[in-house]
Parts: sequence; structure tokens; C-alpha cells
Amino acid sequence: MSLVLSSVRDTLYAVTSCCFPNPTLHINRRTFKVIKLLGEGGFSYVHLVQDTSTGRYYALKKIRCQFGSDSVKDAMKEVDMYRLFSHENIIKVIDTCVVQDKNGGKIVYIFLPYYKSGLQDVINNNLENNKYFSEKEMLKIFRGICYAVRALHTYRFPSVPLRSENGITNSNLNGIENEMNNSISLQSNNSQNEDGVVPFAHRDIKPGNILLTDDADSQPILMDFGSLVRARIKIQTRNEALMQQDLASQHSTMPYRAPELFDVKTNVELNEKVDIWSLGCTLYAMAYGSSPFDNNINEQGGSIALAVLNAQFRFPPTEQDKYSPEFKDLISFMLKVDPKDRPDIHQVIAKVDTQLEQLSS
Ligand SMILES: Nc1ncnc2c1ncn2[C@@H]1O[C@H](COP(=O)(O)OP(=O)(O)OP(=O)(O)O)[C@@H](O)[C@H]1O
Repeated sequence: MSLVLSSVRDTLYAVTSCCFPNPTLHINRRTFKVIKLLGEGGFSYVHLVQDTSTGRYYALKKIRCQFGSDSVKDAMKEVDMYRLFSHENIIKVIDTCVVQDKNGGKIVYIFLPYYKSGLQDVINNNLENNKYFSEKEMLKIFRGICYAVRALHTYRFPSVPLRSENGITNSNLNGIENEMNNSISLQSNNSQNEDGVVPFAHRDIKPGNILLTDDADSQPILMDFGSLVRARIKIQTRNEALMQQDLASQHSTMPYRAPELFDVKTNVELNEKVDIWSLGCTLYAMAYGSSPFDNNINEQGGSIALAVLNAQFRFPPTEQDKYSPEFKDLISFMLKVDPKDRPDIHQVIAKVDTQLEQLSS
């Protein structure tokens, strides 16, 4: 009940924050002014906050965790996942903090760098104003996303235990971190390559999870690691298959979700190719405004799942299309129903490089 009240309070704040003076938050002995709500997810709110002593802005993700549930573990898993990767196209956690909530639950705060705009905002703006990306612009941004994905797909475990970037020591956090590190290594059975690479899959790549830097040569930043998992998972029983299907329905956005996650089969291995499918949908959305599977319910009378399972998508008629056949080939290259026929991230990057070279010559 008190969790419901807290959520109501957060929602009320979200609706009325424009009318009242900025509230303040005291976290890790620092004071932050809450400027505005940036976005909200299932159990989280993201606010723009300003550190009152330095004047710096941050995006503060607040995850409310109910007493006795696994949600603190899940929230800290997300933090752990951010900290595994250090890459210019992957968002970095600045600080975290776990505080006790009045109702016996916990609140996990995650401080992230603030980015003014995201890829979905640019797509929406293009649609509203009848504008579009040039092929070169689009491929440059897309290559940055691929670099982030390559870092996930070619991850190598460090030989030293994980530490936060700024060396935060919070007893709650450390306990949970240890637990998570254990669970990461326990899940690692059989999924390490001979060369020591342990691929991770993001499993929710979409324009809404890509932020953009503010400079002239705008770089994409991959975020929202709540869905990230060890990529290679052997499915041996029907139960395991259903569990993965369930996980995908909670964390992987339907129009961007790979076919093998809609209908998880037994005696197969899920792998990082799920992200290649989502990359194909993301590139299509950059060009044409939405995932190729976004409008399938109305247009073809079938469900999104059916369209995805049959890779049933279309490009605009040639005379109306602004983009080259090579560009469309790149999208089709990624949208192969069988993961074995889908390229890996290195092959995608190689094809993007070739196209960018051709566009520059
Ligand atoms: N660093 C940031 N800078 C600017 N805006 C951000 C930042 N992080 C998150 N947001 C905004 O908050 C929204 C929700 O963030 P996020 O996707 O991390 O939350 P979530 O609870 O995991 O959401 P979802 O239900 O989509 O998985 C984003 O779509 C974005 O609009």
C-alpha cells in the first residue's frame, strides 16, 4: 500500500513539478535540486537534477524497490552492468546510492551524465517536420551504435574484481555487488569462447535507448542496461525456454525484439545475434520513422510476432524512397529470421565502413 502511495507521490510530482519551487534531494552528503522529469519506465523515474555546490547537471534514475522483492538485486544488476563496460559510446555511471524507504523497501539512485536529446527525439522531430537524415549522417551515427554493441559482444572479464569508477564505498552496495558478481560468474558456464571473450547481449536496442552527445559531430550513447544478459544461453528444457520468453517480454521492446525471443525453442543456444536484429530495426526506424514491425497489426491484419517470425516487412516504393539499394541491403542483411544467417557485429561494421567509404569518394 505504501509503495502505491509513494508511486502516486512520484506521479503527482511528475505532473505538478512545473508549478512548485524545485524540491531538493540529499544524497551521499551532496544536495541536488530537482529540475524536471526526463522520463519514466516500469519502476523508475529519471529526473534532471543539479548539484547545488558545483552547478553540474545529472540525470538521476530513481528505482523504487519493494520490501522482500528481488528488485534491489535487479537494480544493482543494472549498475553492475554499466560498470562492466568503459566505452565512449556506452553510458557511464557517475555515482549510485541505496537508501532505506519509509515503507521498509529501498530506493536505488543512479547518477548518469545528462544528455539533452536522444535518437527517438530526432526521429520524432524528423517525422513532425518532414525532415530526414542523409544516408551518410545516419550511417555515422549507426556505426557509433555498432561500436557500443561490439564492446558488449566481445567483452573479456577483467582479472581484478569490479570497482566503481569513483571508488564509492557503500556497504549496501558492496554486498549486493558481490552477490551480482557471483551471479554473473555462475551464469558464465559454457559461454566463454576459447579466446576468453564472454559476449553480453543488450536485448533492448532501440532508438529510445540511444542518447546523443550535444556536439556538432553528435555521437550515440547506448543506455538502459536493465535488459543486459550473458548472451550465450543454452536452452535445454521447456521451462528454460519459457523463462527466457518471459524475460524477453518484460525487457525487450516488441517491435525491436528478435524472432528467436518470441518463440524460444529447446535444444538451441540464444546468443548475441538478438542485438543484430534490433540494430536492423533501429536503422530502419532512423530512415523511415518507426521499426519495420511497428505497424503490422493494422496493416497486415496479423500480430507483430507473426510479422517478426516471418521477417515480413517492406521498404517504401523505389520512386518514393530517399535511400540507396545498398543501404536497404544493409537493413535486410541484419533482418534474417535464422540467427545463423544473420551477420555478426564485425560483419555489420565492415559493411557500414564500405558504404561510408563509397559515400565519401
Ligand atoms: N542520461 C540521461 N540523459 C537524459 N535523459 C535520460 C537519461 N537517462 C534516461 N533518460 C530519459 O529517461 C527515460 C527512461 O530511462 P530508462 O530507459 O533508463 O528507464 P527504464 O525504467 O529502464 O525505462 P524502460 O521501461 O524504457 O526500460 C529515457 O527514455 C530518457 O528519455
